[in-house]
Amino acid sequence: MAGSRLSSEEVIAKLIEMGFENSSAVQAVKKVGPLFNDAVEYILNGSCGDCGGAPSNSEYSTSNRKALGKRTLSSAALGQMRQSSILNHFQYTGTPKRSRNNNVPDISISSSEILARPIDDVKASITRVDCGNLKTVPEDLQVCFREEADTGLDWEQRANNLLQKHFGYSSVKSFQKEALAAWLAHQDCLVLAATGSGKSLCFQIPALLTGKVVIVISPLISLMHDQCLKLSRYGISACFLGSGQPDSGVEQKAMRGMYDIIYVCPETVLRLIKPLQGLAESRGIALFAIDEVHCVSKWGHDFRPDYRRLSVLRENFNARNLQFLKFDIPLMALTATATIQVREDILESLNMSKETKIVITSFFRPNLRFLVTLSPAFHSCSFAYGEFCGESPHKDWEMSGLAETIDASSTAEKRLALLQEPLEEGPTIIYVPTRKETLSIANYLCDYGVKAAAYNASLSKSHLRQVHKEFHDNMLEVVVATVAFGMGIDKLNVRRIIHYGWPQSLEAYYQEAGRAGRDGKLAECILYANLSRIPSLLPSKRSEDQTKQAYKMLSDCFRYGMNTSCCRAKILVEYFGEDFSYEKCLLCDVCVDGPPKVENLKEEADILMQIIAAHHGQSCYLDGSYDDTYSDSKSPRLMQKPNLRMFVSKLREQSQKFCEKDQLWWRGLARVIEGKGYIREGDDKIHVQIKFPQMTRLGLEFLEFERDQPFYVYPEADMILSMNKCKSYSTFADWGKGWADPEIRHQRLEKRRLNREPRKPRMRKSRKGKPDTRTARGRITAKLSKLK
Ligand SMILES: Nc1ncnc2c1ncn2[C@@H]1O[C@H](COP(=O)(O)OP(=O)(O)OP(=O)(O)O)[C@@H](O)[C@H]1O
Ligand SMILES: [Mg+2]
Repeated sequence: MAGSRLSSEEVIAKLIEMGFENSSAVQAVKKVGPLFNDAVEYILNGSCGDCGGAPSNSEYSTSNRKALGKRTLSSAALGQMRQSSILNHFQYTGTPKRSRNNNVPDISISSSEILARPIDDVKASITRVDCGNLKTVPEDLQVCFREEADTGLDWEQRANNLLQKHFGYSSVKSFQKEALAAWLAHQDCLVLAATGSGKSLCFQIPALLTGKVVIVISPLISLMHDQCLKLSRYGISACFLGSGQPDSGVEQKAMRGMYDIIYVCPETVLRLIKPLQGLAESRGIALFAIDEVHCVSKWGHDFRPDYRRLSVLRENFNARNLQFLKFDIPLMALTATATIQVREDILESLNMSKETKIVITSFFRPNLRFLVTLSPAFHSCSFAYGEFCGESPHKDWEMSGLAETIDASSTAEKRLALLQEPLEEGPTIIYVPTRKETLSIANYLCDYGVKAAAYNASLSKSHLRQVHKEFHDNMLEVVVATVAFGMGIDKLNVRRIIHYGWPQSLEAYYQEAGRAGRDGKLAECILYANLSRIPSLLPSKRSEDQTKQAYKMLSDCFRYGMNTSCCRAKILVEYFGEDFSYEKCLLCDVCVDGPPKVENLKEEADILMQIIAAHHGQSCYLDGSYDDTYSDSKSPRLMQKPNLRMFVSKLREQSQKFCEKDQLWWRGLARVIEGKGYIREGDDKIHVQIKFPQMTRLGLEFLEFERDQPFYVYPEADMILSMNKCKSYSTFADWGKGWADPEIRHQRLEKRRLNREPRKPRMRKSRKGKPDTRTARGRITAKLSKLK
């Protein structure tokens, strides 16, 4: 629309089509000439005496709903409309039956007003007529199309027209087409596609095509807010219901069919089953879309028990129960992060039909550059300011050149070319594990003059809306957030995602990383993690099974961080069960910097495994013969579950040669050996890092048959960190580490004996005179006394 040459009459006609009064349209064109956008702005700015604006939610009551131009609005509403400005109509081409308002980034309109913008009675009645027609159309015509002008076009052309009209895109993507075709055939559908691929359109287009309402179940207020904000900009009436909705009247309006798309949290949809059945009868429900559907699964990263109860949708909205329905209302479930196990769980727990269509595309995001790096203490690091302010850590990228957008099928040359592109300017999201950190880091950045804001669920709703809006309006450089600002957020130019601290799973990590580079241009996803510490689970209510699963997911994430030799994108994509068709992404730190030098760690691997085998009384040899080099009559063979730390202390005690390599290094090696299948976790519990190692048969075979074979290994991140002596031990940890070193321990004990050095006062003892095993030092002492 914008930019096309129209005559004065055509502009006036279009304005009238949009619902503006004839006199306003004529006056506007007289004033600004045959310029459609300027004329709209002129009217919306209230420049022509009596011209009306688009409706505002808060001011717009059902009693004064009239055709747009005839509406009388309060001055406050008019003020808001003035703010709506010309951008509202950039993509608008208008239809005679509908009043649409493309709201734009607009600081003065409050979010709730933007979000809750009902359609008017006129449209609702037209819609009802349309839906009435549904009953008279031939059986095989599966939907009733809203736009009469589209008669004669096939559904794909209609969908493309709508896409062009509302969103400015030329055509639906092939996976969107597949999902829409399934919906048209009344089939349930599970859509698995990468973050930012455009899953939302799969359920938004049905609302535009049919005039029926689409109900979207969504897990996060921030996500519902985000989508409504966007839709209002594209002139589509949408609202969200649930605890985040500040206007109590919106729910009633929604149940009367006054919005095309209703976003709702699962708790609320379960409460609204009856009113929704009413809505299905009056205006019609085209589809139930369950967005971020991995939340259904206990095996997913963000399980929500209420999502599981959504099976009631299938039970309550089928043609058997509701006489007025010809077909069951289809379910469309969508996610970018579901492992194969999660997918099966989704289909089963939502009671989706046996004929559910599964639409799947690659999870690969070729323009995202993944990096993992050691996190320094935030407040003492010099990296923070520069990097968070948008300076790339890779200065040589900052050459001029035009960034290009690419998709999952892009060639290696195209992906390599991305490396030559400068990292464009754009906002950053920093994800931190705790709410407290969102505030402290946001404050820290603000002190440096960075426009930063905190986002976490404990902050006031109005603050969150404000942050969200400022983020979309490019008024913030950095949002420091918890997972509350994760899934689904769609802003095209986010250039950098920083995880400051370990994410809880690769699913969560990939979801959050997926906020970056949604415009297809190069973006960075950096994980700053303390590589010397094993991450721990954040507190949450979990069953025993869920705890196991949570540890498993955290462990996978830890291994991803420790990896130094495999393309990061490959690890991520394969985690979701996809065969990564490219060998490398060519962008991640591993691809760019290359793996570290491979080392032959045969000697170290052997001694570790022999000590483990000896402790468990396992023969190192398959014929049952026993080499007791590393067994020790005083060793705690009878002790339950000796842990890795003890094995390492023991081997360092026995050989000076291995002393320079500390626990951190051996921990890394143990993980590598576990990865080869030579040792396994001997505990019932799942640990993030192997803790109570036991030999496997394969390991015993390795010891016996591959004695002369080298054992080439890429040192993992913690091993490299250890060898670089770049440790972040506290003084206490140093002291403790000293105790683990037999030489230091001996010297200390000797010194104490000779000098009668009094015991350190902080060394607590339990009442019975035994070491206090609640403290690390006490536990070490207890272990030592057992070893003696
Ligand atoms: N057919 C299309 N042509 C061009 N752009 C499109 C098309 N469909 C969607 N997009 C754009 O892709 C972007 C991402 O869309 P959307 O938010 O639906 O992604 P998503 O798949 O839901 O991602 P996430 O998993 O992160 O929620 C949006 O800005 C959207 O406008
Ligand atoms: Mg989405």
